[in-house]
Amino acid sequence: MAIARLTETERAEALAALPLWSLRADGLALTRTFRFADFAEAFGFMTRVAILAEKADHHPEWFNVYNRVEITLTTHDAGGLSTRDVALAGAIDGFGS
Ligand SMILES: C[C@H](O)[C@H](O)[C@H]1CNC2=NC(N)=NC(=O)C2=N1
Repeated sequence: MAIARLTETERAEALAALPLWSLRADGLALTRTFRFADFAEAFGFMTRVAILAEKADHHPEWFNVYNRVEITLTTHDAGGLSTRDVALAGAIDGFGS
């Protein structure tokens, strides 16, 4: 399903509202790295995010090593950032540290 990419203004507003997230160098994704006490905590977080992502039908790209979870949010259907990434980033912030 097609969804619009954020305009430059919308992207700037989104970044201002999500201070813990960074814009990937190409401007097409949001990134944030989370660190937890151990793997169990990290995987518990990933499980919560996975359930949310399934409900939203919007899925993160992520990389986990032990207690670290690197998340990249982008919208494949838009070829870049959309409101779905902003919404998911905000929701994920509610789970992480
Ligand atoms: C068919 C299904 O709705 C789409 O493939 C969804 C699934 N999850 C998705 N996740 C992300 N990150 N981007 C998408 O464009 C996307 N599209």
